[in-house]
Amino acid sequence: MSALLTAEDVTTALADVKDPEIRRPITELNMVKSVDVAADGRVTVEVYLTVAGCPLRDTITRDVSAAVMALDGSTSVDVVLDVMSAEQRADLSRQLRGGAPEREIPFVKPGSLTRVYAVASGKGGVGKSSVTANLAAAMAADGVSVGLVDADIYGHSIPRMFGIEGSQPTVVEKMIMPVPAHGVKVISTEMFKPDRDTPVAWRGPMLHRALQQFLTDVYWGDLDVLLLDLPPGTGDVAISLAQLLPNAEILVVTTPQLAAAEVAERAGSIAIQTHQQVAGVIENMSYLPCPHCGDEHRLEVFGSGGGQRVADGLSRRLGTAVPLLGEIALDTRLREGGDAGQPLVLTEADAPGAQAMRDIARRLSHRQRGLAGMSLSLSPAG
Ligand SMILES: Nc1ncnc2c1ncn2[C@@H]1O[C@H](COP(=O)(O)OP(=O)(O)OP(=O)(O)O)[C@@H](O)[C@H]1O
Repeated sequence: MSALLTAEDVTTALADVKDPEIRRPITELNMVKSVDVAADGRVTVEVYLTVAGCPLRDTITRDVSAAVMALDGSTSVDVVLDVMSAEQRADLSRQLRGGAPEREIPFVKPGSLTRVYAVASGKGGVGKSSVTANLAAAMAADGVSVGLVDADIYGHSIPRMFGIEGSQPTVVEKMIMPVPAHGVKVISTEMFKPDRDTPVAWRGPMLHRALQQFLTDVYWGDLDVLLLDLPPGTGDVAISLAQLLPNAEILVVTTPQLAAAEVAERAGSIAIQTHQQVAGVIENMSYLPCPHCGDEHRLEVFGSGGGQRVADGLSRRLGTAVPLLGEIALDTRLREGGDAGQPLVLTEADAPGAQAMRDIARRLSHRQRGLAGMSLSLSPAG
């Protein structure tokens, strides 16, 4: 019965529509400008976009329309888009920061419950970015709130692996909204280059600033897990990261090859200098499941034992047990999925490599976060 539908009913329904980037109800973010319900059930909703040319305007229009059309009594819906004023954006930015001052890293604040993992490798090309992307997608599919920083400044491949190449984040009053993809909030250096083909030639201080900006100026919201894809080797980024996020735990990705393992062990042992913890080692490209007999018969294309060797070596050097978290099979579908923006854990969840990554993702997201670098707010007993 159209006569019964009121503007309040519509506003209540709009409380279920979330801004796709900020992931909070549009009503709470003061994005609903007006609601009008005509006697014949025609509904007009005016919505404020945070910025003109918002890349997700179609998604917002669709979600608002769907919420209104699901109501008894609505006969049609017209979504009219407007853009917030500078003052409204400043209010929103203040609201999102929850009153916290600018330039603060939320993940190092005492009481932060976000587990931070920096994914490192010794050599390039061992699949560090592929593994990071799949771990993030697997966590998100499990309902974990996950953010991903592509800090691989020179070889940023995360946007391609998530199908968001060329996407630009929305910026609201100096606050950067991560780009959502497969349920993961993604920020990459690629998004800040003037054009995609320009190589990034940033040196130490620039890199440090970029990383700092990803941590202070991006609106991450409440994250369970933050993953950072580091460049290969032990470089400026790893050192900067340790300064900015001393509580980040390191994940080392290597291949079974012993030569790669030596380099990976060196990359992991940076944790000794930076007083960070190593959460574990992941061996990628471990084996090729035999095309004839399946996963039981493993062809060891790149040798064997590298991952365990790195885990044992780091355990010795650090004096704490560093586990081998899993062995990921070679799978051409992993590469194809990476090129097509579709992580293997989502498209072929039962493939041996996908299963291994889903297990590792579960293990990492359910772990208690490490205490390294965390203020325990304790004072010594008298
Ligand atoms: N388990 C796997 N099976 C098949 N192909 C894989 C596997 N892991 C990674 N690859 C492929 O290997 C190549 C290198 O992977 P990726 O870019 O993830 O490595 P990386 O260590 O992040 O490299 P870099 O840090 O040098 O950019 C990619 O083409 C990727 O699709």
